Amino acid sequence: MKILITGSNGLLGQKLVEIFSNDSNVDLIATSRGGNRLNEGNYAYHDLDVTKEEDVHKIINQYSPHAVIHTAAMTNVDKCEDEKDNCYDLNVNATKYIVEACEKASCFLLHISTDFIFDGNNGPYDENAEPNPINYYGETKLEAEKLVTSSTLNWAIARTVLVYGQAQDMSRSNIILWVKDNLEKGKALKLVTDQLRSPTLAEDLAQGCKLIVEQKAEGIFNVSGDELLTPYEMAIITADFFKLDKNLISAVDGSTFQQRAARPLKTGLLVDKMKKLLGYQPRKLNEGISILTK
Ligand SMILES: NC(=O)C1=CN([C@@H]2O[C@H](COP(=O)(O)OP(=O)(O)OC[C@H]3O[C@@H](n4cnc5c(N)ncnc54)[C@H](OP(=O)(O)O)[C@@H]3O)[C@@H](O)[C@H]2O)C=CC1
Ligand SMILES: Cc1cn([C@H]2C[C@H](O)[C@@H](COP(=O)(O)OP(=O)(O)O[C@H]3O[C@@H](C)C(=O)[C@@H](O)[C@H]3O)O2)c(=O)[nH]c1=O
Repeated sequence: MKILITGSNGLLGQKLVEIFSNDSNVDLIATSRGGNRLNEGNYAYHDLDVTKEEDVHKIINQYSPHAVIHTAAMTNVDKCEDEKDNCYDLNVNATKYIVEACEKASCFLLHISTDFIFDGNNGPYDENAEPNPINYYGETKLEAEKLVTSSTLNWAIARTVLVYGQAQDMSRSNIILWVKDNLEKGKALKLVTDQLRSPTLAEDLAQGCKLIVEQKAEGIFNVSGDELLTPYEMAIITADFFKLDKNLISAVDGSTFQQRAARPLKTGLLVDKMKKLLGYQPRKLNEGISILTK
């Protein structure tokens, strides 16, 4: 099976390259903006800026993959509020180009989406929950989903939550690494207790994507961790695991902790469908953290 990945330099992208380049049944084409930040391996790399419509059509036509996994996005939620045009161009327009190129090449599309399409009033959510985004990042990711679901493609959407993990030359950190690095420097941290998430190990998300693509399973799938935790609880678990000073962590809530973009309070995704249909089995946070150090 020939698979093309967008955003292969990213946290999920790098794990997808790792998992598929070790699979002898897969002919992998990794693409991302700029040079390849991963080590060479059993895959081809192509520089592809997905906001360039012509390049998207050229590359997908050239390789005509059986499946495309579209991970590239503007993932800095706060930056999306301040750079709406860039955010729309990358999260919506680029998805349109990917959808249209995949329709021409008749390839299966797995599009990666987020819990931030929900308002967080009554999470955790299953695949049938009503979206209602409360920040611009979430709005663009919902619009991108609609481009996929209204296409003529055989498509799947994998929604995920608060992805954590260690990757090479990362363009952004994630909550577990951020807590670990700051506690190791002796820095005091304030973590909220009024948000609920189902944190997702990047390797588990990649495995879930593999299960969907291998079976060309169609529809919306929640692919996240299956533990509901607050960011405060995640920080405590991280401190305990690495034997760092928990006294540096203080519990706060939305009344004293503000971010540029509004965050949905109670999200988290229910993963029963992935478990039942595709045998998906995510790791608990403690187990997930233990592989970061390898
Ligand atoms: N991280 C999370 O907590 C969550 C992520 N998601 C979704 O998962 C997907 C992957 O997220 P994640 O791996 O964490 O994100 P990252 O930000 O780690 O990776 C995104 C990748 O896309 C690349 N990229 C940016 N602009 C372009 C472009 N114009 N053309 C091609 N590539 C580009 C980035 O390149 P560069 O490295 O050079 O910036 C980066 O490597 C996204 O669709 C995101 O919305 C959903 C829920 C949670
Ligand atoms: C930085 C910081 C975060 N937090 C909490 C609030 C926040 O919701 C949570 C996660 O931190 P961040 O703001 O870095 O992560 P955030 O930008 O909310 O992560 C989001 O990324 C996008 C791509 C997604 O799709 C979402 O699923 C989600 O993972 O941790 C604190 O409590 N204290 C802090 O100092």
